[in-house]
Order: sequence, then structure tokens, then C-alpha cells
Amino acid sequence: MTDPALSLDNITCTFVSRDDRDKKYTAVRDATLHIAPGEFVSVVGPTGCGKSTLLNVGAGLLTPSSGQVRVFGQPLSGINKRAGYMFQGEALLPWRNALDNVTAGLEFAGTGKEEARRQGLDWLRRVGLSQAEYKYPHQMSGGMRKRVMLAQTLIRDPDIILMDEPFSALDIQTRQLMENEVLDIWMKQRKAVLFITHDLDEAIAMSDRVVVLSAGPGTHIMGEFHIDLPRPRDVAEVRAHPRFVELHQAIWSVLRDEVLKGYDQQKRK
Ligand SMILES: Nc1ncnc2c1ncn2[C@@H]1O[C@H](COP(=O)(O)OP(=O)(O)OP(=O)(O)O)[C@@H](O)[C@H]1O
Repeated sequence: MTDPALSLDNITCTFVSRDDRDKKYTAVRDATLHIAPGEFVSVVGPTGCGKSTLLNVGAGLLTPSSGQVRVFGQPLSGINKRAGYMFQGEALLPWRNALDNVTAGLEFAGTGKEEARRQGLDWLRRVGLSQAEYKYPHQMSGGMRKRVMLAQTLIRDPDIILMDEPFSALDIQTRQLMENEVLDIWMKQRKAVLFITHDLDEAIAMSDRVVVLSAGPGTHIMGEFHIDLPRPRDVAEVRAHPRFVELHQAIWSVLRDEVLKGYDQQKRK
């Protein structure tokens, strides 16, 4: 049997509480999640439940209080070098143009300038930005900046792609375009993807599997759903598929109560 690309086993993350430094807060308790090579897995859950915490554990940015992380069967220590990470916010360097932002990771890894430029231009083309090589972040729209971030993440050819609500700041049309672009690229390369989102429609439209997290504290996995919709998919069109509607109802019936609990906790904060 092949090893999962990423395995998180019995992960617990306890922090010093942000509200009261004398108290501890267990964000995630005993969560187990395996992602196969080439599998696209989305994690959904109420706000503040611990989605980013799990992703950070997978990226090696956060060491769990207990549990084990393995990458293609090997225990992870330090940063997960086989993973590329696309954050929720803006992560471009404002003083670098689009091309120099895309090639930044290659440069840091020691790739020669000419080769980095060749690959950078190729990635700009693949994300639909062939004309934007010399534009600086402030000269680009939010959607263009996200495309640059996508190219920046994928140019290193990671075996695992970690995405934390990458398109949440975009308008719905741009967002759907980007989602389709990610699916196109993924269909060609079939890397393992861990995709965090608030948006159940987005999770179902993109994924092979949707994992539902409970409200915190002590977040755990409430359910997993295999998404047996045909591919290739268009994220806008697939929403009208009768199976999409069935899956949405099934997942929402598990997620709804957790979202209400999460919302209640936010109001009490
Ligand atoms: N370093 C930290 N110190 C203290 N508490 C933390 C820390 N990191 C996360 N938390 C807490 O753990 C919980 C989970 O946070 P996390 O950011 O993983 O949730 P999330 O599901 O990604 O949230 P959102 O949906 O709002 O993006 C939150 O209550 C948060 O305040």
C-alpha cells in the first residue's frame, strides 16, 4: 500500500489562551486525517474551529502538543519541504514585480537567474498573466495578485499543496475562475491538496473528499464525505448536478449544528 502524502495522526494542539494567559486552550483534539498522493481534500468547519491550526501542523509551521505528522511515510520534523503553502491573505513582496514574486522561491533555493526567469514566465502564462510580468502588486487587481500567489506556490513543484481559504477575499466571479484554474492545473499534475474553506459549495465542487470539523474547543473530525461527482468539473455548472445537491444536504446536516455552535461562541467572546 502506498503511504499517504500527508498523515496527521491523533493531533492535539493546546495553546496558552489568548484571553487569559493563565489558562490553556485546546483548539484541536485527537484529529486524524490522511491525504493520498494526488487526492484533493477540503476541510470545512465553523469559524475559529482549528482549520488553519491543522494546516499549519501539516506545513510543519506548528508542532502539535501530541500526535504524529508523516510526509510520504516519513516523520516530519521542521518545515514540510515537500509542501507549497498558499495563505489566506496577501503574501506578495510589494517591491518585486509579478515575475520576481513568482520566482522568489526558486531564487532562494539557488536556481540560476535565467532558468528561474524561464520557469517564471511559463507559470505566469499558465495562470493567465503573460502580460503582467512587470506589474507590481499595487498595480494588480485582487484576482491577479492571487494568480501570482498561485504561480509562486506551484513553481516549486510541491508534492503537497496546502491552501488556506485562498480565494475568500475575491468576488464570486473571479473566485470561480480561479477555482476552475486550480482544478485544471490539478487535473494535469495530480498533487495532493489540503484545501481549507468556509464555503461548503466550494469544497464540494473542488474535492475528492470533504472533511467536516466540529466547533471548538477540542475540535475533532465529525464526518468525511467522498465526492463522487464526475471530473473534469466546472465549479459553477457542477452545482446544478443532482448529486451535488444531495451531497450538499448530507454534509450540511452534519455541519449546520457546528456552525451554529461556532457562531454562538463568537458572539460570547
Ligand atoms: N498561537 C495561538 N495561541 C493561542 N490560541 C490560538 C493560537 N492559534 C490558534 N489559536 C486559537 O485556536 C482556535 C483555532 O484557530 P484557527 O485559526 O486554527 O481556526 P480556523 O478554523 O482556521 O478559523 P477561521 O475559520 O476564522 O479562519 C481559535 O480559537 C484560535 O483563537
